[in-house]
Order: sequence, then C-alpha cells, then structure tokens
Amino acid sequence: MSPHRPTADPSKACMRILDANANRAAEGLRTLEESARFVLCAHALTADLKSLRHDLTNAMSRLSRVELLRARDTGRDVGTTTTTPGEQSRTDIVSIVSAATGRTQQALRCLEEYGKTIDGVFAASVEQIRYRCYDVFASLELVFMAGNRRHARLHDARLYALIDASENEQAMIERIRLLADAGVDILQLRDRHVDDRTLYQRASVGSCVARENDVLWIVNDRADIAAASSADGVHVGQEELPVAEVRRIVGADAIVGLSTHDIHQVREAFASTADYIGCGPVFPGQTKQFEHFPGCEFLREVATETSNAQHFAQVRPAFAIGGIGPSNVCDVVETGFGRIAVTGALSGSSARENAAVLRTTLETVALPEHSAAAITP
Ligand SMILES: Cc1ncc(COP(=O)(O)OP(=O)(O)O)c(N)n1
Ligand SMILES: Cc1ncsc1CCOP(=O)(O)O
Ligand SMILES: [Mg+2]
Repeated sequence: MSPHRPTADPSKACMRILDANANRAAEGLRTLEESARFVLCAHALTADLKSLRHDLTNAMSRLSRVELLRARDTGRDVGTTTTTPGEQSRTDIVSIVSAATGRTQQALRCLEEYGKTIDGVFAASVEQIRYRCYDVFASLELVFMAGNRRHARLHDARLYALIDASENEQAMIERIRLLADAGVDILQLRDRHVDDRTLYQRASVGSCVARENDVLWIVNDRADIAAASSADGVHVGQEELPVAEVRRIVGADAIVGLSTHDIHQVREAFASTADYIGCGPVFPGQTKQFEHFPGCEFLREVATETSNAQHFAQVRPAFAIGGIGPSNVCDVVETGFGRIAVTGALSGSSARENAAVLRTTLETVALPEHSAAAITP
C-alpha cells in the first residue's frame, strides 16, 4: 500500500485516532502535572491532574488495547511531518502550560467524538474528564498568571486604601508615599468632585508614583481614565458599566474590581472576569451614607461560599469595606476576612498607626496559597 493512501477501514481509522489522541491527552496531562508539581509545588493541583490522568487511563481500558496498538501506524501518519513554527517555540513555562492545556482539551474532544462510534460509555466518561479539565486548567493557568506582578500583588494584598485627588499633585504624591510606607498594598483614586482633566492628570501621576512605591493603583468608576492613565486597574460598582464592557476598555492584564452587596452579586462576580470584589458596606462610616448595611452577616456568607469552592478560578480576593477601623477590624476578621478597604481610618494624621493595627489584625487570617487548595477570602 502506498504510504499516503486513505485508511480503507473506517473503524480502524477511528481506533487510530483514538490511540493518537489518548497519547496526546496523557502527555498533555503529564506535562501539566509536572508544572504543578515541580514549578508551583501545589499539592491540590498536582493531585487533581494526577487523578485526571488516571481516570483517562481507566476510561481507555474500556477499549481493546490490542486493536489500538494494531491500528497504530506512525510511519504512515501524514501529520508527523507537518509542524507549525509555534510548536517549536516555547518562550517560558506559561507558554508551555497554555499549549498543553489547549492540546489536551482538543485531544479529549477527539476521544469523545470518535469514541462515540465505538463505545458510548467510553465517550461519556471522556466527556466528564473534559469538563473537569476546564476547571482544573483554569486554576492552573490563573496560578501561573499570578506570577504576573499585578496579580501576585493583588493576591497578597490585605490593606486597600481609597484616597481623593488631594489639594494639589504634590500633596497626593506625599499621601501615596506615606500610605505605601505604612503598609498599604492597594490605593484607589476615588474623587467625584474634580473634573475629568484633573482626575486624568492625578491618575497618571499616581500610576507612576504608586509603581515606584510598589503599591497597586486603581481608579474608581472610570475605565476610560484608568486605561488612559496606565493605572493597574479600575473599580466599578453595580451601577457602573458591566464588568465585560469594562474589561474591553482596560484589557486582559488590568485588574478589575467589582462592589458586591449580597451573595447573588458575589456569585455573579465570580462568574465574570472581575479580579477581586469589595463586600459591604459593613458598618456606617463618614465617607459615604447608606440606608442598608449587609454587615458581618454578609461577610460570613461570602467566607462560607469561598471556602466551599473547589477551585481557585471560582473565587477572587474579597475586601470588606465600609466604616472599618482599628476599633472594629476584629469583628471583620472574626468572619474569616483577611482583607479590607478603608477611607476614613487612613485619611487623617493617625494613618500610620492605624495601618499598623489594621495590618497586624488582618494578618491573623491566613490568605490562600496560590493554588486550588484552602481557599479563604
Ligand atoms: C474596594 C472597593 N469596594 C467597594 C467600593 C464601592 O464602589 P461603588 O459601590 O461603585 O461606590 P463608589 O465608590 O463608586 O461610590 C469601592 N469604591 N472600592
Ligand atoms: C466607597 C464605599 N463603598 C462602600 S463603603 C465606602 C466608603 C469606605 O470608606 P470608610 O472606610 O471611610 O467607611
Ligand atoms: Mg462606583
């Protein structure tokens, strides 16, 4: 037979496809498992990937190994000589991981589709594996993305301060430096009283100063100004543009925060591309007036929701907000929250002392490691 004639027997061709894709999926899973095990040292992700690989082996055991091996014919495979330039270049581990996740998903889909012609139960079990892979792969890629400076900083953040545009640029710069030095991780420019031009100028200067001082710089409400000023991100509420539209403006690498006031909004936020959530208002404060306070009860609900989540991809860092200061931060911590956002407590002359008390108290709550395991808000 000429090496490139089509395979005459369709069921043999199917077995050939199944054999090739079983190998491809197993190799992909092993590649990912090694990254979780040796690069991230993440126990839960390593265990998830190992169990997926074993379950694939079990699913494959429904098919005849003899028939699969007989159908294998690498010498006649026209695909072995066609490579794309992309296949030969992997610039870093993230690109290895994303290539392996894509290849594994494709291989699983082929196993499922062609498997349907041989054994429906086999196809159904591959489908289950494919669905589980979506979650585990998302977790793995997110953990690798957390290697990106912004996301790593966000995931370690505990203390978030909202500041206004100040009397003048110099005053704002000094404020940023003082708060960064006092241990604040994230700063948000929130000022509804200045015009757009001033807000843009302060946001631009703030971006540079915040970066020099290793704090994240977020602009409140305005995706356009966040993008134009090269801020690290933008924070929006339930009344502003939806997260998907905000994301189109600021891009994939920017941080997008979303305010939530009840558990349904939290679930929606976790299903969106928001990178973190604000939860509150918890207590009455001087900065903004509210009629309704979801309070600590809401924080407890969020803590329960996130601790029940199986995958890192399903939860985001959550910051309690509203009237929080040194006198009541213990009540927040008691709900399981280890992150807060504040205005009043860090706006006056006691900012440095207050930041120290807040941080010390918040640090009594463990933050999740960057893996699928042990997720807390
Ligand atoms: C971290 C953080 N959480 C919540 C808010 C409140 O946002 P929003 O509900 O849109 O209210 P305004 O701040 O726009 O008045 C926030 N700004 N930051
Ligand atoms: C903007 C905002 N959204 C909910 S509470 C709040 C104000 C936070 O400031 P403070 O810490 O002074 O209550
Ligand atoms: Mg808002």
